[in-house]
This record gives sequence, C-alpha cells and structure tokens, in this order.
Amino acid sequence: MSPDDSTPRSLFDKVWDAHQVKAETAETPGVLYIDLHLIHEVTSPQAFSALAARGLKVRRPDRTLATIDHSTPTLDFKAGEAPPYATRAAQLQVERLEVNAASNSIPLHGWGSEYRGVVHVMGPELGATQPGMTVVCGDSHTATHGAFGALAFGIGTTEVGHVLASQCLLQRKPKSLRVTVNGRPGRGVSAKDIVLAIIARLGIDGGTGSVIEYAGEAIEALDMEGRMTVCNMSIEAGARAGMIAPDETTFAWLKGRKLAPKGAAWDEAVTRWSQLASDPGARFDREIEMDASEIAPMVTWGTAPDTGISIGGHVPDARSASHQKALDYMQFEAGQPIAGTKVNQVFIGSCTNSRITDLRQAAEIMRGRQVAPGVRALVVPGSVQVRQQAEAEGLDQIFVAAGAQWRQPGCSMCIAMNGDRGEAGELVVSTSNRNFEGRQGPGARTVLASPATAAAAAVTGLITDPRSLMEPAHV
Ligand SMILES: CC(C)[C@H](C(=O)O)[C@@H](O)C(=O)O
Ligand code: SF4
Repeated sequence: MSPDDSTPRSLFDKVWDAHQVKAETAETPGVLYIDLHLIHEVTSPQAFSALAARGLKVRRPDRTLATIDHSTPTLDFKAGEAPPYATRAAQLQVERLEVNAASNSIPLHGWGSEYRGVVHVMGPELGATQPGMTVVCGDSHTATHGAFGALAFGIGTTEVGHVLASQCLLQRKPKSLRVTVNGRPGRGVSAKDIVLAIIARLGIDGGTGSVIEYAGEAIEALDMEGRMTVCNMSIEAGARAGMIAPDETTFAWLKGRKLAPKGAAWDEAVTRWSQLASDPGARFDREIEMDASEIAPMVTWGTAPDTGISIGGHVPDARSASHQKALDYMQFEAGQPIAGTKVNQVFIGSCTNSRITDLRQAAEIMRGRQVAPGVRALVVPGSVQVRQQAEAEGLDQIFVAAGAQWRQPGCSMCIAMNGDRGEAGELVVSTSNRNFEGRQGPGARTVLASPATAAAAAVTGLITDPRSLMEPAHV
C-alpha cells in the first residue's frame, strides 16, 4: 500500500514507507526492516540465549553494534588490571556480552576501544546512525538517534532476539505528533530546558503511541548535541520516538565520521538525505506549538520528568495524591521557591547531556569557581571520544581545579547500576532524564536540569539560576 507520489508525507512517513517489508492488516502488525541494531550488556543476554536455544544465528552482525555502558565502573584502573566492578552481576553482564559479541562476529566497543561509551552517544559518534535509517536498541532512550532524521526507538528483550535473528520487527505504525518550537530561547536556555518545557506541556503520557517530529526555528538552531538531547527525552512524554529533519547541520556533523559514507557515496547520501524533510502540507495526527522565548532554565520538582518548572518558579500545590506523594518524597513544600534548595550531589552526564557541548556549558560556569563545601560533583563524559576531546580542550582541568570528579565514561549515576549513586535523602541535581523514586539510589532525590544549571548548583550548593553566574559578555 504505497501512497501515490503526490501525497505530502512527513519525515516519519518517508522513513516508515522505505522500511516496510509487509504492511500491517487489521489482524496482524506489519514487518519493518531494521538498518542498525545497537546492543548493550543489560538487555541482550536473554536474547542471545533465546537464539542459542533455537539454534539460530545472528542474521546481520554487520548491522549490529555493541558497547558496554550501564554496568561499567567510571573509576580509573590501570591497563592489565581488572575493572573495579561494583558487583559480580555487573561484571558477569559485561563478560557475557564480550562472549556473545565474539561468538557472533558482532563489533563490540568494549574495554580498550576508543569508541566505548553510552550507546546513544557512541552510535552517532561513529557515524553508525544516519539520516533515514531505522535504528533500534533494547533501551528506551534510543529515540536519541532521531536527531539525525532516523526512526529510532527502544525495544524489549524479546524483540532484541527478533531483530538479532531476522533483522526485522513486527510493528504497527504509531501516530504522529509535530511539536513546533518557534523563535529563539534567551541566554542560558539550552536544549535540555526546551525539552523539559515540552514534556511539562505534554505530560508523561502526552506523546503515548506517537512519533514526535520536532520542528521550528528553535530546533533548527540547535547543534546536533542539542538535537540529541531533545530527541533523547521523547520517551519521557511517552512517545515512541522523536525525529528532526536532517539539514546542513546534520551533514556537517556526520561528514568524515568512521562509518559515514565516503567520497561519491557521501554525495549520493546527502542528496538522498536532503529529501527526507516533511513535505509542505504533510499531515500529523496532532500538532502543538511553543514559543522558545518564553522558556527559562528548567528544573523538576517531582518524581516524573513532566514536573519541570522554570528555575524562578515555585513548587506547585499538590493536585492529586500522587503529587503529594512526590512532594513528600522530594521533601518539597508546595509554594516554596525551588531556587535556593540545598544540594548534596551534582551529576553531569548520561545520554541526555554528556557530550562535548554539554561539558563546555558546565565548564563555563565552573571555570575559576569551587564546588561548594559538602557537595560531591561527578562529571562523567558519555564516551571515550568525548573524554579525549574534553581533555584536549582542558575542560577536565577546569572540573578538577573546581573540586569535581572527572570520571571514565558510562551511564553512571543516571541509573546507579555501577556503584555511582546518591544516598538516601540526598538531593542530586542531575543532567540525566529520569527522576523516578530511587532512580539514582534508594531514597535519593533527583532534580533534572541542564548542564549549566547543574554546574551552578555544584558551585553554589543550592539550586541556582545559571544566568546569575554567566559573564555579562554572554548576555
Ligand atoms: C537498562 C535499560 C533497559 C534502561 C532503558 O531501557 O532505558 C536504561 O537505559 C534506562 O535509562 O532506564
Ligand atoms: S545514560 Fe541513563 S538513560 Fe541513557 S542509556 Fe544509560 S541509563 Fe539509560
């Protein structure tokens, strides 16, 4: 059932149509071809076991790419020494992936690879993620890759097995939602603030069953790192995926990367990719518009990512029992200003905000300042590449001189599976994407924020508007 050529199509429609092997019917889902399958140590073991139990081989090891990120320690260790895993389970997960990747000829960026990193940081960095592709991973933040105009979404472990075995997935076509962010944000307002504002507007289930296309001047003005931050959090509004039309910014970022097309193939790819943007008149099931100039630096007050408020705002009144529960957990009083709240830890990292531009924004605030007494600040680059780049720019020196800890790459305190965590009752200002109860350690309280806001919290020990610490030159 291919639409006739004159029907205007969205970016999502175009990528979907190009990968549909078999159309869905009322009774059965369709079959979608997958271009890139990313895997990590947490959601792949049972899938490999399922394949082995049925005597199946990995169909396209060359379209599969593995890394280790969730369970890996971020502490330094010497070459030849065993990594200082937090638990035996963490070690076994990593070792299992090493064996599974080797025995199935899947490229693994494990210990020793200069491309190891959080799966949603290293895939794009390698140039593995490209416009117009379908990308899946057994991980809910796979939407990150949609920043390149790919259709990228998270799948469950059973589906990881399906894709390993067949390179295809059974899917029903999701609905479409366009979020247009008009205008330009003011100084000190980053991609993270924009997406927290979008999620606050949509609610945690406002995007359910949909693929979001982000559009508008404020989105187009973002660099690729910012676009990845926005797409990354699509799942936090319940959406299946987030996408942004590829443009010159996308092509310039990808050009020359290890797995990006080269020479004539590059030119041919750019011509193809340039046709992916939504056609004028393309239909969306739903549309919302926002104005970037109205967005301030955002922080969350609750235990769901849709509880963002502007940093100058007040914690809202409880509107339901679950709101009250969130207030109690967070130890916030309705009506209190959120700025000025005491902070115990700061985490700058995660697949939302651990890329080079994120670290530059944090360093700009920390330069020449000290982490406040009693505060622990962790800066965890998203990949070995980001770490090396940051060190080449001297950012590590700024963090270390400020008294922050400069760590090895990984998911770290975003999910607290590797030993990095907040203690019960501690307030953690975090650049990650989830503030669920216990996400960063049992009883730890998470406030989501941008890298600049997190850095401002580190140096003041309080939730602080980062604009108050910015040089007048940046006004
Ligand atoms: C461990 C993994 C399955 C999980 C996910 O799916 O997102 C994790 O990455 C997260 O952020 O919660
Ligand atoms: S950094 Fe956090 S959100 Fe991203 S993949 Fe790792 S645990 Fe999930």
